[in-house]
Amino acid sequence: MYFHIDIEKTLRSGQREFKLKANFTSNSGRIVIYGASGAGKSQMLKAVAGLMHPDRGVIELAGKRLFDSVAGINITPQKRRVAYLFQDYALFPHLNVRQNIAFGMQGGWFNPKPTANSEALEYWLDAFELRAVAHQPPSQLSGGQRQRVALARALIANPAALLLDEPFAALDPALRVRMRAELDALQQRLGIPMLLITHDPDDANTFGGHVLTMSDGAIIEERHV
Ligand SMILES: Nc1ncnc2c1ncn2[C@@H]1O[C@H](COP(=O)(O)OP(=O)(O)OP(=O)(O)O)[C@@H](O)[C@H]1O
Repeated sequence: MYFHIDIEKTLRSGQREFKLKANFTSNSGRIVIYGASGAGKSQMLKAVAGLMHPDRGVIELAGKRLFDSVAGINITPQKRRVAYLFQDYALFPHLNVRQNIAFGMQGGWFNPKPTANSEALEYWLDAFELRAVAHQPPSQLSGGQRQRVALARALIANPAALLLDEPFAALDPALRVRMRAELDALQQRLGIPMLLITHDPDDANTFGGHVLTMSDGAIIEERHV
């Protein structure tokens, strides 16, 4: 079993209350959570990453309990070994491609050297065809290159799962089609479980796998594409 999630969380802001009450189990290596804006997708992803603590429930990944409110288990985000790819990729603007990717390998506060190198770093530079732009900062990259740098930075840490928040939203339509295919191939090659959230039905239909539809904080439909 890759994922088992059964969580509840109430978010309050003034008079407004949002209840997340989500429950699913999946054996699929690729899971898509699809739903309109405000459905609760990001909160769900944050709970898996350890960035949001549910009020109640259980989160299990590949047989490992990451969160269990009854047993008092709450593994820190750093120890969960899940990589989070943010919607805007969150690259460091003052670091070049090489440094941005190297950042994924190390803890601590110091920036990697502009000439950082390691076997893993060289591997990802080649795998994502980023060697030619390795010395450039994110501002001098195309949208697809930026996404590949973010993916390389996430994957170099050898995560147990990859969480993707609207990974294609910032791309133009042609590039979106290409990057969907690249992610598809990457998932097949690495076999790493991916959990992707989107409000685009095309993402759900093309990336496929186990597609869960979310509405108003709950999973209301499941299908396999
Ligand atoms: N800190 C908070 N306090 C109160 N309500 C919150 C908080 N964070 C999020 N919410 C509410 O929770 C609901 C779900 O938000 P979430 O970001 O998970 O939606 P989403 O499905 O990811 O939407 P989008 O596709 O627009 O990113 C929204 O109604 C939002 O207003």
